Amino acid sequence: MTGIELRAVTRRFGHQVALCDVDLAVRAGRVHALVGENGAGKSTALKILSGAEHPDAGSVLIDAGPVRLRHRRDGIDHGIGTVMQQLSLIGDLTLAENHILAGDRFRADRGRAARELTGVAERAGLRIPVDTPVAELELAQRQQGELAMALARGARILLLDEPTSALGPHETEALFDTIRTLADSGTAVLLITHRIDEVRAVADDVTVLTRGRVTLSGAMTDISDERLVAAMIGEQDDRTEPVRTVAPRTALVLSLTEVGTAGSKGLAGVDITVHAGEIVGVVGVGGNGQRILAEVAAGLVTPTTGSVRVADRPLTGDAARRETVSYVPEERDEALLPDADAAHSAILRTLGRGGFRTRVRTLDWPAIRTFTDTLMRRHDVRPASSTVRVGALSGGNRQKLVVGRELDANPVVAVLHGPTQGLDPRAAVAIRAEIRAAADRGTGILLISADIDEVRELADHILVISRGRIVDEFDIGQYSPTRVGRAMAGVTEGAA
Ligand SMILES: Nc1ncnc2c1ncn2[C@@H]1O[C@H](COP(=O)(O)OP(=O)(O)OP(=O)(O)O)[C@@H](O)[C@H]1O
Repeated sequence: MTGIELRAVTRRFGHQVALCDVDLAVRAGRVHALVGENGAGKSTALKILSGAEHPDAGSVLIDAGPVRLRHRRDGIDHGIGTVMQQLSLIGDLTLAENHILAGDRFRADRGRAARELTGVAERAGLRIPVDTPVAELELAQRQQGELAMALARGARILLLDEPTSALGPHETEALFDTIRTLADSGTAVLLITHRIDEVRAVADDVTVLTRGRVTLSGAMTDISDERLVAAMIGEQDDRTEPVRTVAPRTALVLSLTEVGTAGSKGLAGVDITVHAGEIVGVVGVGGNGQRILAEVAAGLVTPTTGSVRVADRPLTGDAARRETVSYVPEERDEALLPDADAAHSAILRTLGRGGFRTRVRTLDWPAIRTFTDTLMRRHDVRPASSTVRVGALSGGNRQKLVVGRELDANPVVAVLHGPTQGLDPRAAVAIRAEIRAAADRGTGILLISADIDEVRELADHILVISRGRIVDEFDIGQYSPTRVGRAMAGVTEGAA
């Protein structure tokens, strides 16, 4: 077989069996979807294929021959390109500079690297700014940058860990076009996703993992949606959707007035109001200012023009933020301490308010441990143990930890950027219910999300962002897909 395979692979972390006797064959010229709930072992499988992790038993084969991938470098030398959930780019450097660093080149020729990367990206239909520091790019742009870098290094095997989780529908479609074209020209593509519609849209083959074991595998043409759903999400309780009622507008809790930020990718003239108990959704094509908007609304970045007020007080600095504003950043790891145990991350907010101090001003660790275990159980973080290292939790479980911590704090305002990205359908439903419940308790929520269905389900009021400006806004009752699509594409009608 041409392509890459896992054969009878088992991988344990302590007592945790992440993969058990897993076979997975990703063939040249085909797109193979790897699906399963949070913590099922998908990222571990991908890391073993890339050389970043090693199996305890079983083997990796490329073009039917066993290979020993000691680290990612070996994988790259075998033509494997990887785009992980946690990106490996250096934030202070541009994509072109990252490309130079990744490529063993002794002479740093920035112009050449930029041209090479732009050329590869354009041929693949990716649009990436190669000369902007990576820290200023949206997650979607960083992912596309990593993909372009992998292609520039000549990858013939592509491993993509949830590349669509931060993308809107149009961007997803464009990425799938790219993936399809690459597969048609002989690339073997492994794609991790939580969305069945995406599996249907792009995959030729599918493998479902359930708690580390393969529970379904085969060609898409042989597998019905029902079988796929059953294998992916098991038994679901079909709770009916609650009837949506738009919250009456009460006290104003967050207001952005004429907010602008520096730089060509900044915000301009942004006015947003969020009332207590209201959910205001912001949708748009990724890279149109969502990240800076979230940072400004959460008080991390001070705008160059205009003002931000929370509960009618100017939002200044860290102190104000901790007391009243919760923030789930697009990149979850910015809100966690990956190298420490879960307790350290669980108390990040509370500590700032002087919580968990004993009378002699030391930290009350028994109380912290109990608090953390309860928080993790409440939000179904697996394993629910305060001593687990955060970096050892799966991506979805880290996401549950951050969102749970931020919503539990009963903030005046919560700024949530992509709160359900990377979550399996069951976990996403649970988090949406928590967002709704937080609003019902009176928190004003600014929900910035690439998932239009999610915004539609939750938001009372919707704003469309394009090139750093709010180009359209309307109450949920006026929602129409055409209107949103047009506004996202830069065609406005009605309010501006
Ligand atoms: N470095 C590690 N140390 C300890 N445990 C780990 C480590 N990496 C993964 N695990 C555990 O292995 C299991 C599988 O994790 P993995 O990240 O592969 O899941 P996943 O299917 O990718 O989940 P998600 O959809 O949430 O990203 C989880 O229980 C996780 O906690």
